[in-house]
Amino acid sequence: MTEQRFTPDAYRQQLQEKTQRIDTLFADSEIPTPEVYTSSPTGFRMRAEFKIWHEGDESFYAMYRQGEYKTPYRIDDFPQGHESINRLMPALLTEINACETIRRKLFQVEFLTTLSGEALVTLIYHKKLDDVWQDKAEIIRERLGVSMIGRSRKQKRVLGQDFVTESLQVDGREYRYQQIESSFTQPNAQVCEKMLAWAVANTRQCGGDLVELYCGNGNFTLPLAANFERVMATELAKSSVHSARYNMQLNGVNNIDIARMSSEEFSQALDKVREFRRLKDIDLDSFNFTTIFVDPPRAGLDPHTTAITQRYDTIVYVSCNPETLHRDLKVIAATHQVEAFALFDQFPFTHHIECGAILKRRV
Ligand SMILES: C[S@@+](CC[C@H](N)C(=O)[O-])C[C@H]1O[C@@H](n2cnc3c(N)ncnc32)[C@H](O)[C@@H]1O
Repeated sequence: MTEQRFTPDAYRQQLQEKTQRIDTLFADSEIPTPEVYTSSPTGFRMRAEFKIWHEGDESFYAMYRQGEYKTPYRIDDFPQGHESINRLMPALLTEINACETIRRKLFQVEFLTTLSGEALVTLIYHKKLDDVWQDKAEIIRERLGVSMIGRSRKQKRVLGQDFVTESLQVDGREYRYQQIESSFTQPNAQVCEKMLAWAVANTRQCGGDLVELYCGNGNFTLPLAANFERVMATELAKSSVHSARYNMQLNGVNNIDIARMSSEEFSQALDKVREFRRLKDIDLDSFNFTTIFVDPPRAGLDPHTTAITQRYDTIVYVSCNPETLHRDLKVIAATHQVEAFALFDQFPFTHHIECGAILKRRV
């Protein structure tokens, strides 16, 4: 991979191709012209994951091309990665190649970094990690100034912390987020800031209370809470719920209730189909929900959750999969119209793009 590919011209061209694809996909839908939020052409990824390939006495970073899982190709630099990743890559590789205890049976390395300069490195092995490994790893982690995790089957050794704390600027305020290793976080922090600002700007006049599904670590929840009296947020992954609660405290935001539930379970709770002990301290009837915010995984919304969204005056739908967004908007269009549509280039130089839609109930 060379710097050549990541020029501003190449960036503009790949983005143009994506916006054209979105125009074509949504040609049969009533959507306004999308606002397009760009990324930097290099240094945009806060996370990266590489295989470690061993050849004789030398080990190097490698990746597989899609569909070719036998022979990986060597990676010497990673222009997409944040500067911390690019600084750490050669330094860590030198350490790996210099120490057989660290190198042997190492098959994957993951980097998680922040705009604020923190880094967490995860080393994944096909061997049991012992105290000798830990002593060697501790020396390396101190030299590199990072936290480090060693993983193997049923084993996790944490040197330092198993999270980083990211700082994002939204609407003139700084929000700090715990981001746990192996939990979901948005990969492109600068584009994430643009998504957060867009969601905040488009819900400023909503009033009342917000219900949010798929809240992750509270990424959108925290800045959106400033626009509402109260927020009810739900998320399936335990570690993300834990971080979302931690992040509320870290940022002094206290008008949010968070419950660990799937969107399917939360629908049942709203309809009083089932009672949930996880909601025993939360009175759902006391909320005055005007607005729903959803940011589902690639599969999009299940039919019942889609129907739930249609109960509210404003729907904010953020999606990492235009195909499922297109499918779900077809259904929601019966009751709501798209007032704003945005493209966020979270994943430059891949065919992926993040979309956001603001829908208002038809009058
Ligand atoms: C695209 S991420 C968005 C997270 C968050 N909004 C953010 O910006 O970081 C989708 C989230 O949905 C969660 N999730 C996946 N399936 C779910 C389900 N059936 N019900 C609730 N949450 C789910 C995942 O754990 C993940 O945190």
